[in-house]
Amino acid sequence: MLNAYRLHHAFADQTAVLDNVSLSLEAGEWLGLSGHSGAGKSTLGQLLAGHLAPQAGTIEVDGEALPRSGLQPVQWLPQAPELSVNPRWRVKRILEEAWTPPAELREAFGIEPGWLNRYPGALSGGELQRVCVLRALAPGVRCLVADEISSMLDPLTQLALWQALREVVDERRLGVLVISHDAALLERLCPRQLTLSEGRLSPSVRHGAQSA
Ligand SMILES: Nc1ncnc2c1ncn2[C@@H]1O[C@H](COP(=O)(O)OP(=O)(O)OP(=O)(O)O)[C@@H](O)[C@H]1O
Repeated sequence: MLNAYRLHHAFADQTAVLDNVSLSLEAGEWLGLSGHSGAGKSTLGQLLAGHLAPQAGTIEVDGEALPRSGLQPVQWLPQAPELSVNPRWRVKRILEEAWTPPAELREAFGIEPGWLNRYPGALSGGELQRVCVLRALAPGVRCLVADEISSMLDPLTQLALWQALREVVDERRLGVLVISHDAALLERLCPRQLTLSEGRLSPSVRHGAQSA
């Protein structure tokens, strides 16, 4: 479904962060991505979601290039949700930017009605993260890049977020690229895992499980 082919990306005056990187993500697949800090995981996530343009290579979803405008079929969910919202919009407008999530999903993601009239600065990081994750699930979205989305949550809230997300993802057969430094989390969520190192992707070496 999502196919990235021979991506290359280097920031000015630096060696390539991504060097000839190819990746595919199937409908309904949970794919893990790890790699040391600065390896280029977020850069790859932003390329896949159309936030950055690759200097070489192609990205297609269901055989089509990413659209230049309108709803992006690949949604990048960054670790810091406050960077992806307009601080002058109230939470209701942020949540309903691309669609109106039904009440049962708001409940499943633990979004309280009392938050809707607030500005994002009046929510905790974890609360705003849940708003941003649900916002990204608009009809027409095919893949998510979940970039360290649960690292600021307590363990119970983290579990509830992944459970709520899994229900929607499995029902709609979305593809999810989970970027994390948390090996246990990746092991729990992702049957297949990749590691990014020195600009290259390779299957992760996993302990107690067969690498995919
Ligand atoms: N806009 C930019 N301009 C210049 N260099 C950048 C820019 N964005 C990222 N980099 C550099 O590119 C490299 C990869 O960054 P990236 O954020 O993709 O790494 P990461 O693997 O996601 O790291 P982490 O695990 O710490 O989040 C880093 O060395 C970073 O400093």
